[in-house]
Amino acid sequence: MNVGERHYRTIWLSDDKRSVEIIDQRWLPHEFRIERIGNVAGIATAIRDMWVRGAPLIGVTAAYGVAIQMTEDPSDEALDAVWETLHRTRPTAINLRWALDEMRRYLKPLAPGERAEAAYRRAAEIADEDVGLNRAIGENGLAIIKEIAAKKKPGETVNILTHCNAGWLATVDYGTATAPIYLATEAGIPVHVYVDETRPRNQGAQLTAWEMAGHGVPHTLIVDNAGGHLMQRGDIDMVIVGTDRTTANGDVCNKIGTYLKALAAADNDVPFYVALPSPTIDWTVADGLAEIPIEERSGDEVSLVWGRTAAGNIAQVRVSPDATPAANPAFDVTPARLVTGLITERGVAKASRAGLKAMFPERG
Ligand SMILES: CSC[C@H]1O[C@H](OP(=O)(O)O)[C@H](O)[C@@H]1O
Repeated sequence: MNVGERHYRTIWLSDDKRSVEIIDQRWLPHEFRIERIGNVAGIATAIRDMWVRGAPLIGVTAAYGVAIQMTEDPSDEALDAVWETLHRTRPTAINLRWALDEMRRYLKPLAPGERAEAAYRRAAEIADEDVGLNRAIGENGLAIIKEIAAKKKPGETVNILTHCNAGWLATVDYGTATAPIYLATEAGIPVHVYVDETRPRNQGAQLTAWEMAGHGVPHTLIVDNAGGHLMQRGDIDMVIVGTDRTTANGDVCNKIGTYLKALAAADNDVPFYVALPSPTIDWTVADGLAEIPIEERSGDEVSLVWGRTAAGNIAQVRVSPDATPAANPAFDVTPARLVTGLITERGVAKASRAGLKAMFPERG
């Protein structure tokens, strides 16, 4: 079975051609729920409440949200309004703004009567482009895994640590950080993945572990704080993560906890790679720490945890005292100096302005 056959596309146009269907990821791995969304408010809720999540998928979902809006009202005012409504759902992933900007650029010159059909066409193109970008990232990351495997004894396992979910569930298919892992598995290279649970929303425990199992990739779930210890013991050969926004200087904004993994990797000479498609690069920002807005989510996500009870019901339990306030910054910024390389669809770039400009000479 090739990689694509082991996954699902995470978003697709419904039969009525006026709505989209998505996998509501909040219920995974316990339930596989598909939701149909046919209005902008529903798209906004799905992004804000993380029914769908992951920078590329957020962007594609927003693109379809614009198409749904154009079906309802193709006016300039409606085009601007849907841009505003969806842009404010989540502030950090640059793919959201990139997709909304691209849709408005594409639709503005068209007569209102032409916009709905054009919007669905462009949204589908962006979705298909994402799959192609991620497949290419997979090929470029596979080369790195092969290099690491070649330095080990024949047949010895390559141990990879990943944080959060930058898998096919975070994109339209293949994923970014997981794409090289899937292709390495397909190529018969023995890989094993340490999956950070990734508190507080547990994208690793709920989503990445589910993806790994579904693809037959050997993996071990670990608490977020175990990664440094495993690196000290020499149990990790490489770290590969995704990103929600990478700056023109190579600073990497990603799920909270990524920075700590990068520090531990640097301290233990473990290569730390970031996989990203070029729409995740924010060429307008240089200093990630100073300029990237970090989403602050509800403290309830820290204090309350979803899971499945012994009786098989999905429930939420409180892990802290009722009166204890909780802070919940959803992302952090890893300085470029801690990044070994940026695995893009064009190749592995050095995490620097010069490195990204060399990879994308038309930008930068
Ligand atoms: C390939 S982007 C994946 C990226 O998005 C995740 O954030 P969230 O689950 O809050 O949308 C996380 O930062 C992943 O690395």
